[in-house]
Amino acid sequence: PSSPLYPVTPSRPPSTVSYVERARQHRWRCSDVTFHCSDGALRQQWIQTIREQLTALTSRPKHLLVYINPYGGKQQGECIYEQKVAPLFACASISTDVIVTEHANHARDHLKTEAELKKYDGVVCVGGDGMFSEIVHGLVSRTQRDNGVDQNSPEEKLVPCSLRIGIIPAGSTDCICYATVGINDPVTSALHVIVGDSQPMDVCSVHHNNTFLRYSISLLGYGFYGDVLADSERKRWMGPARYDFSGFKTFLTHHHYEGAVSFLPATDILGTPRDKTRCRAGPNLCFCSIPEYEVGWGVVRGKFLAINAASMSCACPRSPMGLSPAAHLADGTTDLILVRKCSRFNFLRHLLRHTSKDDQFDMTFVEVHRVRRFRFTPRHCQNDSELDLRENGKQLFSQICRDHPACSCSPAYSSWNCDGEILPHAAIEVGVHCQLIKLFARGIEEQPLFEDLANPPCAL
Ligand SMILES: Nc1ncnc2c1ncn2[C@@H]1O[C@H](COP(=O)(O)OP(=O)(O)OP(=O)(O)O)[C@@H](O)[C@H]1O
Repeated sequence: PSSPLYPVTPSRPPSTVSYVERARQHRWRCSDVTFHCSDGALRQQWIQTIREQLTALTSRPKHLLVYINPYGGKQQGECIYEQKVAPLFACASISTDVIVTEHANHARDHLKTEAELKKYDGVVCVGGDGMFSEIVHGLVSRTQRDNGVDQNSPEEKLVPCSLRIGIIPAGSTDCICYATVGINDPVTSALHVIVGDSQPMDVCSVHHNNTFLRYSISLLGYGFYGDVLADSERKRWMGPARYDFSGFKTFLTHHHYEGAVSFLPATDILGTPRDKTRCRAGPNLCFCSIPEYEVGWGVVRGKFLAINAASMSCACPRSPMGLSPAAHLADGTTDLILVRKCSRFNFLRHLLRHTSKDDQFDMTFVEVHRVRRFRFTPRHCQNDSELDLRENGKQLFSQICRDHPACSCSPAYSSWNCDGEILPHAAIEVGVHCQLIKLFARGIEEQPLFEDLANPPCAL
């Protein structure tokens, strides 16, 4: 307020209360309100009461373990944390132990083995989706080990992680942050940590022949998205432009892959991928249901341009609706999107729909299923011979085809793109683990008509 509540007495310093204020496009900001009070005892009483009220909020973290990737995105991780986040944590009386990573998988391995997790109320990563994936792998693996759960068994029920994860976006794409907060803004994310938000999230486990490969949180893609990633990895020297280049090249090569996809459908109670509703903050369809009855496995065989499993919408600034607009963050399912072999023109129509509001599944060559588990077996991979083929170098021919857009012969295998990492096997088994992790987030909030009335401010 421009005028003080009480006359200012020079011997009585003003008191400032910081609070969260909503700004446009899901952004949160920290604002201050200053009180002046001539009565010292009354002032002290106010301060004490506010402190007590805040301490009583048990959902708010008090001690955090922070990992910073100094090389993520534009290499601004340390600077973003020091300038934008650390002052807010200090203001909210949150103490931190900060580790600046020295190499890839540093955070994952530290969490898996050394980190004294009992000391903390949460883990925060400053970086992009790759860094978040490291934290998830470290935390999930540690939790299973501590509870004696064997990660190599695809049927094993995994134990949920008790610590929440905060993401301070400092990467190149920040898809997970965008999907769980609505924007990739470090201050907004820091404020979600401070107020102690909690957003559960599903995690997919990926196995090959009873061997654990990786966890996936957002997208598993074979065919188009696998080929784009594999090609872009070979062109790291091009910088971020490599994704556009490899995307265009992969589109021109137009390779299809033969195989069988078998899947365990989720029951209708969970909605369908073609619903008009979106996963949003507050009460919605995003809950873990226990299937009332087992539905049988379905099988689809054929030639596919792309096989995608989206465990969240995968919305990002480039694709505001995402790969599966109605996917939920925490309902124990993934949306399996099968794009059958079609003309280049039709595939382009399908890809362009990711950037518009039109139904991207309303095409004869696209089918989509909401599933709890699925398996993929490439046609030429009977009894695991695919690995041997690779190792024997017999894929040289495939590689030559892959690198030449004009070649009309498709290689036998693509690669799985698992949240931006290439998997070493084409034949995989995937299971969704409902609400295995929790984030310091609350999902994307609907923008209310009368913001102030709908969302009262919240003190730091
Ligand atoms: N100190 C480090 N040196 C090299 N690589 C690191 C280091 N710390 C983490 N990494 C690795 O860097 C990779 C990329 O990091 P990160 O996800 O933070 O940024 P990005 O790739 O630019 O963003 P995005 O994943 O959102 O596209 C991660 O897979 C992580 O394992």
